[in-house]
Amino acid sequence: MAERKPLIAGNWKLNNNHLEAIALVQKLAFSLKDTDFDAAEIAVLPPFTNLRSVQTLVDGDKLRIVYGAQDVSAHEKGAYTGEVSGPMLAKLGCTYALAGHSERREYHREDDALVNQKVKAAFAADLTPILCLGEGLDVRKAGDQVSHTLAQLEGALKDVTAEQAARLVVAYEPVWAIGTGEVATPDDAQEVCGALRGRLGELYSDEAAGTARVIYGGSVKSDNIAGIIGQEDIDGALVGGASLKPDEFAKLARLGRE
Ligand SMILES: O=C[C@H](O)COP(=O)(O)O
Repeated sequence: MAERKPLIAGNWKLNNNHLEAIALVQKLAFSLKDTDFDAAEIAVLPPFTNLRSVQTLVDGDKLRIVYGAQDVSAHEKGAYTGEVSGPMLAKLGCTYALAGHSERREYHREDDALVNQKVKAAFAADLTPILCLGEGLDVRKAGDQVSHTLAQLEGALKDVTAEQAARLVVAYEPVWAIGTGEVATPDDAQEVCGALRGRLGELYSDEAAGTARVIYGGSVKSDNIAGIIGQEDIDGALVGGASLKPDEFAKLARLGRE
């Protein structure tokens, strides 16, 4: 089995202007001072308007965190008002771009076909997409969470190559767990994350499935991350609310080991 470095990614969502972003990253850098950066990769995903400020801070202070965007356009350039392209994000030093977050799917009607275009646009710009998927409460209650998320995975990976799949991050985020305080049990999270990795193996190769990272998101906090990250097929967390609190996010970055 390949060694996979855990990823702890903080999705700030629609929070913080660029001045607040600078303050938050500075506080986070302080909170992270005793952190083993070899144990986990630590990423922040601020709003687009903050990326240049975060880049300046990360480069200037040689911070050992990486950053990315919460979305990426399916288009590279042209008459697409309001869009931000993969090459623009790459030029700002982004490592990651989310694709298909459930809030984009719900409030902006993004479907698997569009998410697929965004995943490919991210790869084309040498960004690593964090492909978000997960079931709503009705699907969970019906017991269809595995088939639902596998269908989302296949739809989002159409025409994605094995080489690209090996670099992918898949974030399993059950919608009912996002922002609710109702974290999935480690077993429930592992059930879906294991199935996702298994399907990557079927679609591509054991090698690709062994290097792709599958992470969990939904009400992750420092007091529940250890159980989640202890699962065989879970390689980290996509964190929302807790990523806005520097001390708490730093504890998460240490994988709750203190
Ligand atoms: O992208 C992050 C997720 O939506 C999780 O958000 P949360 O940690 O606030 O539940």
